[in-house]
Amino acid sequence: MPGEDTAEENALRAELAAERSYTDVCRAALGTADAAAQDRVREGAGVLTGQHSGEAAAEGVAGDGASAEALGRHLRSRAAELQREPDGPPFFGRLDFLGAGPGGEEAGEHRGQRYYIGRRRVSEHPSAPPLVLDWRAPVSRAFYQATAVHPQGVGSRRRFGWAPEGTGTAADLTGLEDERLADRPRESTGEGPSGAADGHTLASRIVTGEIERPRVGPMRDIVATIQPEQDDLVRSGPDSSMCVQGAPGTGKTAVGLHRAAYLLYTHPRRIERGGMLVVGPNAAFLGYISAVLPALGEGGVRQCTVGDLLPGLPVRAEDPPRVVELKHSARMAEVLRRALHGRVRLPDSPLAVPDGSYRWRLDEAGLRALVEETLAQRPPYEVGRERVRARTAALLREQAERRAGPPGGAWLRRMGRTRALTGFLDSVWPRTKPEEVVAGLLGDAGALARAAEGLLSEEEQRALLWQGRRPRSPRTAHWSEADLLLLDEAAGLIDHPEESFRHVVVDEAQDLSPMQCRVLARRSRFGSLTVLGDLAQGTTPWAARDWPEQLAHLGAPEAAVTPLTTGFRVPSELLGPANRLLEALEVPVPPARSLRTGGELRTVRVATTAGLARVVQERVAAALQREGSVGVIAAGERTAAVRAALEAAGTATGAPGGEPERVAVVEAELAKGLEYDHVVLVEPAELAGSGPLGLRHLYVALTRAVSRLEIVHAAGLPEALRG
Ligand SMILES: Nc1ncnc2c1ncn2[C@@H]1O[C@H](COP(=O)(O)OP(=O)(O)OP(=O)(O)O)[C@@H](O)[C@H]1O
Repeated sequence: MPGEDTAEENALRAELAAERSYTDVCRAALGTADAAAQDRVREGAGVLTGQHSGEAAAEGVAGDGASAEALGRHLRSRAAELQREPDGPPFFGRLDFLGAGPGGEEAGEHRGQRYYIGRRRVSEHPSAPPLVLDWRAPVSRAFYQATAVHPQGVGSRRRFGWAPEGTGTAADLTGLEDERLADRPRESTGEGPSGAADGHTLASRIVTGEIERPRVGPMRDIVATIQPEQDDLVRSGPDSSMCVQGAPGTGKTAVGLHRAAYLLYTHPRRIERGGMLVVGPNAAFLGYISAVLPALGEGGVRQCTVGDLLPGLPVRAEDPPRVVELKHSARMAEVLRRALHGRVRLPDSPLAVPDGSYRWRLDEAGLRALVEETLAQRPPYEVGRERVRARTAALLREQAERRAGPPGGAWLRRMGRTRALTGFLDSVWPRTKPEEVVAGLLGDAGALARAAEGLLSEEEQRALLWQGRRPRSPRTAHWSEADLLLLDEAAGLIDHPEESFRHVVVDEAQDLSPMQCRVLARRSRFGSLTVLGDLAQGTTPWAARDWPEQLAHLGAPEAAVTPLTTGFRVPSELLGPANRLLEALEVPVPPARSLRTGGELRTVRVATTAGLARVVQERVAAALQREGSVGVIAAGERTAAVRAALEAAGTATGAPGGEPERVAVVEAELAKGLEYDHVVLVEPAELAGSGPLGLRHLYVALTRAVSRLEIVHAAGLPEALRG
């Protein structure tokens, strides 16, 4: 009854009412801004088609057709983005800086100010003071970092609770929570917000609620609840590369994506969207994360696998596993380099270059020295060729100078292009293509032996050589998937790739082979990397054993490695088996710990293997009675039977990664990076027994559950899961 409300409740109600009004103001401003953007597009389009300003505009006010077209494209894509941007709460936090008085001096220019913080800036018009600040603006940092010990001039921090399925209208604002940072006794409150003793327990209901919110569909952004150690990583500068070694569920992927959004906002000129690349392990994973950047207002960032960057030749051959491994090894890069540079022939005769009626002569020794010196510099092959051309022309110039004084630049250019000089180049430093280099190696035992001496054993060389499928010409070769890596490497040795990114975020980086790392290193030569991974989750035959070596392959040997150990996914009750298994994996990473409790772990014994699918189906049916997503994880060969049993019982199932179905059946190999509220892990012995990497797959599978993990088995349980 209203009459019985306490003063505190009344005050809260009044605050909520005020914040709802502010929500209305922000939404109105957002509506105006969007309408204005649409208008600009219409006007821009009108200008471009000549509708608005007559003849002159037919040419385009932007000067020429090409830039007018670019302007039009820009305007259209901006408007499309605004339209795409999902409705959502206009803000999630508020900072009240201290005024005059104790602590106020720390607030600096923000003294006495109040700021709302949201996913994007909101203002009535571009030059009006913002109603809401972008979470990436410098002052927003205090929202994530201020603590009672270091309040940074913040008097109080407010967090807002919004209806999860709402669209961010005033009615969707359901709660708020204040933390007073200034008037707490500083000695007694420890580091973390809300008086957490070690920064790893959360007293904020809103933060806890957000972290524990059931997961359905694709990954969400975490802007409202980024933790201080994550924020440090998100906001580190664009110039240096960094590596995050994080236990499962510690937010590596989230950090990487938010960092991408942060860099695009903070350094828009340096890192345009086209200059940002996000690399993930497979299509399912990319589907799962694809909505995060657009939700943060950053559409149009390329998100792909390493394979997507490779030459687009059809794959028509398959290599045995040993050969695949060999082709992924770093040694192949050196073999290819030698093969390529092995094409260079030292000059064995003098060169005569006709110049009108005169002939210049260059002696063999001078030419030889020049080619040898260039080779020793190990330049990209094409660069080397041009260097030899320029230096040969320079020798001609020296002669001309002695004879008739300094010749002009035009003469020098002409001499550099004479048929005689180009013919000389073609004989000592012939042009070549990646296909020619790789085919010349895999199709010729002698050439391979020369390039591989001391690097590959005879037996390895035999394994690499094409047997029976030797093509007539490189163009008709049947390439395997791993050959595409060799082709890309060869292309990179010939010339720097055209495609180049200013920043590359690499997720699950522990799984990349040296040759895959080099694909990324070549494309980020002038940029920096955010490398995310977990050595314990390495499940490829070439998975990294330590970070320094992997970072060297990625071209970022100087990157600092920062660990994240606080998990936001797996509750502590479910971490036991995973951490026991971790010990058996023998990787140099600390065990995960969790910020969350309340997990449920259950083991279900089935009498016979034949009965597994039916029990799984029952467990899934039970899981569906509760909120959230369900992931059934099994060895690849078992998934078909499980899926069939579920479908037979009328349960629709999806493939992993952001599909609309609530139940996904996931092969263990594809489970990496994904998460489900309820995981049914089927016959773990089959995962554990699937080769030397089996235990790693099991580790990944065990760490996918947000709330509940059920282990269904007929065979004996692997050691770590017993007891
Ligand atoms: N600060 C946070 N606030 C709320 N949720 C968070 C936060 N950090 C991470 N999460 C959530 O925790 C879950 C795990 O995060 P994420 O997938 O980024 O971890 P990861 O380290 O990449 O895991 P894995 O190693 O298994 O791939 C996600 O649902 C993510 O949204």
